[in-house]
Amino acid sequence: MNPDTARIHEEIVRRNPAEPEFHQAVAEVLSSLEPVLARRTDLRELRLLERLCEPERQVMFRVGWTDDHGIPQLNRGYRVGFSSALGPYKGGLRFHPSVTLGTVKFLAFEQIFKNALTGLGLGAGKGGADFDPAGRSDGEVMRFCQAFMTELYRHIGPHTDVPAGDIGVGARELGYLFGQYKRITNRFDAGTLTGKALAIGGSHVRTEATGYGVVYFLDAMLAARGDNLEGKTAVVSGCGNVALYAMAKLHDSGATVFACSDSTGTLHDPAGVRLDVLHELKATQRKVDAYPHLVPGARFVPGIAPWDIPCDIAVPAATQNELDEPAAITLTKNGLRALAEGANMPCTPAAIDVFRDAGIAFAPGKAANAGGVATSALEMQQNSTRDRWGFPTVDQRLAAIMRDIHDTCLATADQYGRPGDYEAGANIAGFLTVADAMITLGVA
Ligand SMILES: NC(=O)C1=CN([C@@H]2O[C@H](COP(=O)(O)OP(=O)(O)OC[C@H]3O[C@@H](n4cnc5c(N)ncnc54)[C@H](O)[C@@H]3O)[C@@H](O)[C@H]2O)C=CC1
Ligand SMILES: O=C(O)CCC(=O)C(=O)O
Repeated sequence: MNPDTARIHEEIVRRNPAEPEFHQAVAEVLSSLEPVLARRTDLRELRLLERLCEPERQVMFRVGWTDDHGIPQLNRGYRVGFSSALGPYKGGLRFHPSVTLGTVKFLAFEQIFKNALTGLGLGAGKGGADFDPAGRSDGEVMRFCQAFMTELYRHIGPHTDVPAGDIGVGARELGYLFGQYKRITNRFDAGTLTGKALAIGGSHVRTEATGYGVVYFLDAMLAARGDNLEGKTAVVSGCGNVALYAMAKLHDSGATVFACSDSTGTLHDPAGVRLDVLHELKATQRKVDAYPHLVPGARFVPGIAPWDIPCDIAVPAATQNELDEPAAITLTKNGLRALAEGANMPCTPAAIDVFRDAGIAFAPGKAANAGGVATSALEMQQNSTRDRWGFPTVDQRLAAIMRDIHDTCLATADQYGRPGDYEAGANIAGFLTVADAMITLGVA
């Protein structure tokens, strides 16, 4: 970082203590914006970066609920509205015991640039709670969601803030959340939440969108290098929403996925991971470690990530900072050609440096995983016109949006003297869109 951006970063660290993930996300963006700031002195005069790095609003609230044994439970809920320069706050809710204000802030900050890249008029927000859904009954999850929405409802709405899912929050949780929202407000405002089940105003392809979108982006990135996915070997981390549908689309594109993981370890299937078995395990609430009982030749190794397994393509799709410098060095030595971040900020800054130095095609999450939020915007469009588009229509729009994001990142990186650097391209293109909107709206 140059002295000017380093000063801004120091001030952000001082004002937001004990939020290392937020500091990391801001540092990454600030360093890539230096070529822009050198050209656009007006942005410095308006203190635009400082304004952009300060959330417009942050809500923290108590969530009290009762478990199946009648024991009162207590959690903390969050919703951060980071920027509404382009539209209503938009971004998911994460239910995981690790969630803190700093986690939610880093995710909402990343969402600013991602949502701008979609070109679909979306502001940026994120939320969640330190609730652990693991081992909880359906009734407990429902009561937790109802208690969470009993406070959240007053802060959201189709023109204000539109939450969706993230880790630990899928169509089931969104259904319970929307049910409580509808009960309290007396309004069937379907556009208040996205990622809903089809029966209550969800969109085709939203479930698959993030994972599919990652692979559409990978495809475009490889095509820009005269390459494609056919016959490639791949390794994916995670085994949730993003990972499962990234694996499915990799498979449809002619690649073979040899490994995936969950928070307890890595599954390696030398014959190629079988998605039907993974879906069966998920449906019966069994974990990935049961896979080798169903598929001979596969093995599950507890406690390790999948990055030691040689592959052409890697897709980290579990959580932040899951792929560090030693893992990046191993992947590179083993012949990695391209990596697309399915998760938000899964690679540490040192890992990204390794990929950049080795000339590996690297797609940052805020570009590669934007297909989820883009399809949420398509869900909002369908909700506001009370329409339902078919699966192929939404899928084609998603593919076109991902190609556009790819081309924008590549062209912007080139324009600012960083050819082939998708991270710089994504940060600069997203930033300029939001900065110009902030200036148009007037300093506030
Ligand atoms: N669901 C969506 O539409 C989008 C999700 N993302 C990001 O993708 C990532 C995965 O999200 P989802 O698939 O939706 O969640 P999910 O809850 O469906 O799956 C999460 C997966 O990651 C694993 N995991 C979670 N915490 C972990 C940890 N600390 N260490 C190792 N593994 C861990 C879990 O075992 C699970 O397999 C997150 O970073 C999320 O922010 C990004 C864009 C959109
Ligand atoms: O669909 C959405 O609104 C949010 C998706 C999300 O949370 C993300 O892009 O990280």
